[in-house]
Amino acid sequence: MALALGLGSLFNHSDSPNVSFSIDADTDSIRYTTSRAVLPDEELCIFYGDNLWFDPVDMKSIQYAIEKGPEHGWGSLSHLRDDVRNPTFETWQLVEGDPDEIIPEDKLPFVRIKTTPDDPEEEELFTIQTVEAWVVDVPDQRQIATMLRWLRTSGLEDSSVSHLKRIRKNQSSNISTLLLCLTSNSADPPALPNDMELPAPYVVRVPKLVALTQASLKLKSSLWPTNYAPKRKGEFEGWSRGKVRWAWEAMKTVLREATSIKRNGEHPIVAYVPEPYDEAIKEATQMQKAILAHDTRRTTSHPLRHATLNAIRAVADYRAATGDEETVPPLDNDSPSSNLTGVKEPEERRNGSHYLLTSLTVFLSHEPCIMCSMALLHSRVKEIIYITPMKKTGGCGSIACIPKLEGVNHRYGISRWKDGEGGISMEGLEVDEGEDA
Ligand SMILES: C[S@@+](CC[C@H](N)C(=O)[O-])C[C@H]1O[C@@H](n2cnc3c(N)ncnc32)[C@H](O)[C@@H]1O
Repeated sequence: MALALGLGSLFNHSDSPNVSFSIDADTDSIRYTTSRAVLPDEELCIFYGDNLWFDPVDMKSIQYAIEKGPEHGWGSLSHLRDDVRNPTFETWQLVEGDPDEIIPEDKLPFVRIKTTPDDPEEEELFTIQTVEAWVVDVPDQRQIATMLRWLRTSGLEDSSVSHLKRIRKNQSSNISTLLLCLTSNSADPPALPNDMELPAPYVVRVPKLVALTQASLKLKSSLWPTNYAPKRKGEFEGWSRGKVRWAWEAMKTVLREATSIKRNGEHPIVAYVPEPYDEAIKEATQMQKAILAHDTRRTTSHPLRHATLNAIRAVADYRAATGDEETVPPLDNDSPSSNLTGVKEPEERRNGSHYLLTSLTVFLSHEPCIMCSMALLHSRVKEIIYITPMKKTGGCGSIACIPKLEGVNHRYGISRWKDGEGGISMEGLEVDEGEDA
């Protein structure tokens, strides 16, 4: 163990230090450097590490995730790697000013990744996706109402054709054609009511998806009359300046923690769940503590101790400890976090998994791997923001995009921090290319 003597022993600890230090092996000394502008009368503090032996006076209420690495910091300066720089942050123009002002999308410090499945708008008739459907010609207009009534009780109606109109009118012959069902729902021609004199059903190709633009509506309706559902404008929720500042502070915590654990030889991979920015969400989620977790695979020799899983586990522990057994409904039904099926989930309500991260934002040093991306989905996270994309292993946009998969019953927002914005950069966060976070 090494102890700092002399002036070095005068520094108190802060979790947002203004002095960083490194060991100079040549002169056998510790070099202290201010890491940002210091105001007159401002106390100079260093970061001791996260295994403190006293109750710090300026520490925010951050709860550290369960398993910590070996002790590091003040009491064990001998562990410190002197090649790891403490991150420094200048002031940032973007976060100065009216906290309620909404920041234009292109000025935000992160890029949002769309998680609704791609639904390419076909411009050419031959690229329209089609499926086969059973239809029947109804020669007499008076039979239509009866047939529509019959359809309702026939068991043929289901949501697979809800993007299509039921009837196609043939202008020249005055014969209407009624859509019965997709051939995927009934391989054989559906049986029609006995008392109606109708020809045999036959198969036509109909559009597989709703029309998202006028151009597509025209093309699709030439096959079969299709419904029109223009894309919602302003798909993404607006971010205020105050919220951007909150995100910046969260990312600074992520980087400081990454630096701190890297000194111990751990992967610099961090997951952080700060207290929510909005008071209403704070109250609804009952998160009165921030949760900070990091990767502990090396120190625990446990391959599943990824930062995200550690954070989720810490949230579960926190909820269990605070006796929070109430379910938390999603606050924003229009956000990507909403349950897409709109159906209550009794099973999840019982095991509580759906509300672990409901309405919460998770800040990550790295794009999570597929396992962690799935765990985030299962925990109903509202959104994640990460700094470093993981080209070979990332499950949120790189090798896969888990919340974008067809059939998942929850989607969460994904944003990638623009490298360097507000001093938050990938520098120092490097891990092996094939490593999963
Ligand atoms: C090396 S001394 C730091 C200087 C010491 N405060 C002094 O005046 O000499 C380390 C001790 O300072 C106290 N200390 C340092 N940072 C603190 C903080 N943020 N909150 C409360 N106590 C702190 C703890 O008692 C710790 O054991």
